Parts: sequence; C-alpha cells; structure tokens
Amino acid sequence: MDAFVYTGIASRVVFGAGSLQHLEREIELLGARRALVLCTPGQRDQAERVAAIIGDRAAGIFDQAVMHVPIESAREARAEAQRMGADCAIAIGGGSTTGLGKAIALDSGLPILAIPTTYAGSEMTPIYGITEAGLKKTGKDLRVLPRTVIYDPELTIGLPVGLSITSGLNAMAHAAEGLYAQDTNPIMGLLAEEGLRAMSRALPALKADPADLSARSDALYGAWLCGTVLGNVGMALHHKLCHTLGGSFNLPHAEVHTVVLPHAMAYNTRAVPDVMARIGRAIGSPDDAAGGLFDLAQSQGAPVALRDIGMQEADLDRAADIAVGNPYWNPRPIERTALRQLLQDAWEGKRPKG
Ligand SMILES: NC(=O)C1=CN([C@@H]2O[C@H](COP(=O)(O)OP(=O)(O)OC[C@H]3O[C@@H](n4cnc5c(N)ncnc54)[C@H](O)[C@@H]3O)[C@@H](O)[C@H]2O)C=CC1
Ligand SMILES: O=C(O)/C=C\C(=O)CC(=O)O
Repeated sequence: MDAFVYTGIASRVVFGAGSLQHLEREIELLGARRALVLCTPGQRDQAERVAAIIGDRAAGIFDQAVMHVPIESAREARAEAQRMGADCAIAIGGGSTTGLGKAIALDSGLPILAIPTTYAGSEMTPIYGITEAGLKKTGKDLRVLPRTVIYDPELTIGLPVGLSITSGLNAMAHAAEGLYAQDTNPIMGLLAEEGLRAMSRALPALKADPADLSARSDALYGAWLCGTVLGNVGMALHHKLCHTLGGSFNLPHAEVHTVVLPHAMAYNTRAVPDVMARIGRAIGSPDDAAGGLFDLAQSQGAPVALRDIGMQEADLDRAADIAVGNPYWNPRPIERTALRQLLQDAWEGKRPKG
C-alpha cells in the first residue's frame, strides 16, 4: 500500500426514515436558541414544518435560496440572520439551500444543521461556492461544514424522479473522482466504492417506484458516502468541466454532472485503469466504467447530451479554453484538443468507451 495522510473531518449524522423527529434534540445539542430556517421558495412547506417542530427556537424562515448562491441572496440571508438574532441556521433542501447556509457560516461562523433533500452531497463538505458578477468562486473552509446532518429519506419522496436520477449521478461523480484524486486514501476508497454501489442500486429502484422508502434510503446513504469523499479529497477534470459549464454557461448542476461524467471517465481511463475497474465493478459494468455510467443515465431517462440541457455548440470552444486555463490536478494531463473532442462528444450525446 502507498503511504497516505488521512485527516478525519467531524460532523454528526442522524440517519433514518422519520429522523426529522430528532430535530429539537439536535438543535439543543448544538446549544442553539434561535434558528433561521433556510429553503427555496418551492420548499417553503418543508421549512414551515421544521419551524413548527422547533417552536420557540425558530427565529424565522428565509425562503430565497437560489442555485449557485448569488452574492446578493447570500448578503440578504446574512442580514436576515443578524436582524433576527439567529445563533444557528437550519438548511432544508438541496445543494442550493445548503450552499446558502454555507455562505452565512463563512461570514459569521454560525453553526449549520443541514437536512438534505437531494443527493448533491454538499452537507458533508467544507466546500462553498458563491457567484458574483457572473463568476462562480469556490473555496474550502471548515467553518462552512454543517455541524449536524439529519438524513431523513421520507423528505426525499417528493423529489421529482428526473432530478433524483441526475442528483444521484452528481453524487456518483464525487466518488468516481475521489478514487483517483491526487490526495486519495484507502478509507475514502472504501466509502467511494460503497457509495457507488448503493447509488447504482438505488436509482433504477426509485425510478420504478419513487415512493420506495428502501430505495430512497439507499440513495441518501450513497449520497452521504459520496459527499464525504468529495469533502475529504480533491476534485479533478470532471468537476472542473462541470463548474465551467455550470458557472459560465448557466447549465443546470445535476444534469451537467450526469452528461459529463462518462466522458470524463473515458478521458482518464488509460491513465488510471485500475481505478476504472473499481468503478466499473461497483456499478455492475466491470469492463467499461465510462460506458456503464452512460448506460445507467440513459436507461433511467436522464439527459446524456449537452445539447439537450441548453449548451450551444458555438460555445464549446470557449468552454474548452476556460477549462484548460487554471485546471484542477488530473491523472491525465489536460490537452486542449482532446478536451475539445470530449466536449463535442458530450454535446452530441455519444456513448463513450473507457
Ligand atoms: N459545495 C458542495 O460540496 C456542493 C455544492 N453543490 C451545489 O448545489 C447546487 C445544486 O444542488 P442540487 O441539490 O442539485 O439542486 P437544488 O438544491 O438547486 O434543488 C433543485 C430544486 O429541487 C427542489 N427540491 C429539492 N429537494 C426536493 C424535494 N425533496 N422535493 C421536492 N423538491 C425538492 C429545490 O427546492 C429546487 O427547486 C449547485 O449550486 C452546486 O454547485 C452540489 C454538490 C456539492
Ligand atoms: O460540483 C459539485 O457537485 C461540487 C462542488 C460544487 O458544486 C461547489 C459549489 O458549492 O458550488
């Protein structure tokens, strides 16, 4: 075994169907007296349920979470937290709402309790993203890592099937890249493989029956593990491409991960064949991880072409230029011509072969 460094990042996880019932206890354990509840406008009802559970400890609800955390909404939420004298924030929702909580914590150090309702995995990472003047900046800071996470699969039953599949593939991307990250380690390797296994088992089951609580539990468990991997090791080409396409071309986050992932894996296959074999085995496609991920997405009705999620072919050159400038570390060197071809293939929705 190669030498490695492992640093445990601590957060408290409460997992299981119905675990929202423990919210008051968890708020108490955080020592919080006034919690600001964060959500998107569409999840206001879930936020109201949260506020009702904690009663007097609810300082109010801020329901303006938006994807990619525009600085304006972060400022508004920070001001609201201050005005209400909040000493804690509860983020109920997907990565956008967790991201808003992180933006508040970055500035104020307020502890965050996250209740994830998608599979993005942000709740397990110290990574934040804030968008200002059309540019998304990401960074790492332990202050933004939620202190407590409540995973209650019952809260994900209403997540639309399409978003469930793409969000699950967003999580799988964290695990896949975590297996070949420059700073990967055997512990994260175990979590990544188990996360990939759980998610690839869950997605067809929840597509067949979105109310299947066992499938929803598997998916949330997978999201937890995959998010933990993202929080502990570095990102590479796949995440760089997604941040470029999402940040500069405003493509939807989970869908862009879904389309790009098989192509990023194919790009890296020759550089890390053993890792691809591990990914392939975990998803039930032992000889072809890239093709297996493409098939998983396509067979569950998820988009597989950038042209189907709003990308213009005329913008592919600019996307390639942005992605090669200031690249993340990657096991295969980033070559402009090969990357441009990857983007073309992803735009057309070609099935890659690893
Ligand atoms: N910093 C990190 O570690 C990570 C950050 N992210 C960030 O998270 C954002 C994307 O998050 P996502 O979770 O993909 O989407 P999202 O949080 O934007 O949610 C998408 C939509 O689904 C709705 N929704 C969520 N859960 C629902 C449920 N259970 N039932 C009904 N509707 C529901 C939301 O209200 C929203 O309208 C991006 O900004 C991305 O950059 C994503 C992964 C990791
Ligand atoms: O791409 C991802 O899923 C992981 C990280 C981010 O989205 C960064 C962010 O919070 O914007």
